[in-house]
Amino acid sequence: MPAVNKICCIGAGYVGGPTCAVIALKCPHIQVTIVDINQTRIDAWNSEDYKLPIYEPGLEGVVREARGRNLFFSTDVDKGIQEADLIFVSVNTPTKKSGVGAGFAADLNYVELATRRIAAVSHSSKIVVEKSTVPCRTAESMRTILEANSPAECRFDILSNPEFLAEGTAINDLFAPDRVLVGSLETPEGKAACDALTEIYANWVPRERILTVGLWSSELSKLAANAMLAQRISSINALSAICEATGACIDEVAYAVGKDSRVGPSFLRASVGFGGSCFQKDILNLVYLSECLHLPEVANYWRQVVLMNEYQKTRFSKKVVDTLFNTITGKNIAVLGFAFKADTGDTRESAAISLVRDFQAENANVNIYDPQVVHEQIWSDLSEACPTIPLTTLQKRVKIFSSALEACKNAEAVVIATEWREFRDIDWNVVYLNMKKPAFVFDGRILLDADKLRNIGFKVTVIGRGEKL
Ligand SMILES: NC(=O)c1ccc[n+]([C@@H]2O[C@H](COP(=O)([O-])OP(=O)(O)OC[C@H]3O[C@@H](n4cnc5c(N)ncnc54)[C@H](O)[C@@H]3O)[C@@H](O)[C@H]2O)c1
Ligand SMILES: O=c1ccn([C@@H]2O[C@H](COP(=O)(O)OP(=O)(O)O[C@H]3O[C@H](CO)[C@@H](O)[C@H](O)[C@H]3O)[C@@H](O)[C@H]2O)c(=O)[nH]1
Repeated sequence: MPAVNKICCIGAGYVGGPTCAVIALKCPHIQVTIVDINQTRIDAWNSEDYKLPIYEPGLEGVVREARGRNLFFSTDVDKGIQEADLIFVSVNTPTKKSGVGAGFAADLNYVELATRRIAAVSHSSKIVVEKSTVPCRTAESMRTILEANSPAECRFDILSNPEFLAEGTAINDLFAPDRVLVGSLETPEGKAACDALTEIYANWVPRERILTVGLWSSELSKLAANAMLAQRISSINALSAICEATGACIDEVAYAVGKDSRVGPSFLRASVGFGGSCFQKDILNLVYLSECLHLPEVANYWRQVVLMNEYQKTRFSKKVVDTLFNTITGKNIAVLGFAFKADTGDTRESAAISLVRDFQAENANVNIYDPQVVHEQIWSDLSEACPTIPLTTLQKRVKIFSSALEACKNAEAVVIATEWREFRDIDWNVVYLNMKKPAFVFDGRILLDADKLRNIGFKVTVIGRGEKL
């Protein structure tokens, strides 16, 4: 297999953009072109003032160094495909909204369209790499489509190379990954393709961290990794409910449990519920796969992780209502944070959306502040979450502010929905002075110094801690 000189990445989203920008940075000898059908997104990647389409610490520096040198963004998908020796398919794979498997199965339409495009326009052989998270054996469907639709002189070798970056830490994760996983067929051609991709990563990733496995194991490992991470959060969140009922403290329990080296301390932070575009989608995908394989007990096991997450979100919003004397109708609730986690502007499946939807069902007024999420995104998320409320009504009941202090003014309660550090550092004395009394704080992220707030006069409820009103 000759060395790879030109890479094309189909999909300039949260994964394709940062991943291939880092490949370009670390491999100046390779030309990397990231293509997308979304003109607005590509324009943003190319913008002169580096107003990139996604917020990710460190990303701008990477793009500044590589763009125009060996990193290019374009909507010319066909040209990108034709020129490349290796193509990453990094398109979205959302949960299906209708048809067979609706609500569970991954919608593979974008993967299929991208694959068909590769087959339709290619004039030479290529390595095609599944970067998107896909159900087990998707590579086989891709190979069938490519072989059935391309000229005889073109050969396609399919690899699976799932991405494990987390939003907010994507650049660090890409610079120093725990592991890079490459799945290939056991054939000589499959192994040669695997070697070619390994050589690219070996430009900056230590070889012992580049794991090579079979295609199907690689595809399944991605779903398994996310399912097991989410399972830890649901486990700790289930325990947080017991803590609240007994007076135990979930951060102490997590600390004690995590000190066992067999368990480890990561991903044991109780919260108002996990969000993000991946965990729920990928577990539902695993549930669907298990059902299709006639493994209902396995499906139910994983489904419970998502159900526990739903329970945690509902339990939290109910706690707000219960604590505010069983009604929040007409009351002002400040929601601090709208992103699904700190250090990202991404709101997909954010717990904040569920909270605001629940508060709307109780006819409360909601004041939202998030340092990164753009206002149009908030309106679009809330319109989708509250389909029975017209946008004009929603905009009377929900206000978006440009600072936490403003959002908290005249509020009866403040809810911490995202763990942005700046919420810890705001002047809580000023917040208290400007709020209605009694002034309530609900910390859904175990972020604030609860004792300090209580000394100021707040009534504080922290997820996973027994009541100390
Ligand atoms: N977001 C994450 O943190 C993350 C991490 C690991 C893996 N993943 C997986 O990576 C994949 C991509 O996720 P994402 O968050 O980057 O999605 P995204 O929605 O941000 O980006 C996908 C992009 O693909 C483009 N696209 C779709 N079809 C296309 C086509 N035929 N031709 C050209 N462009 C096309 C879309 O316009 C979009 O810009 C998903 O399978 C996801 O599960 C995501
Ligand atoms: O102890 C924890 C850790 C995380 N979370 C929440 O879990 C969600 C997901 O967080 P995180 O995993 O850090 O972010 P993602 O960007 O969704 O990354 C996950 O999903 C990606 C997409 O598949 C994978 O590549 C990553 O490895 C995997 O961590 C967020 O709402 C977090 O607030 C908790 O509530 N408690």
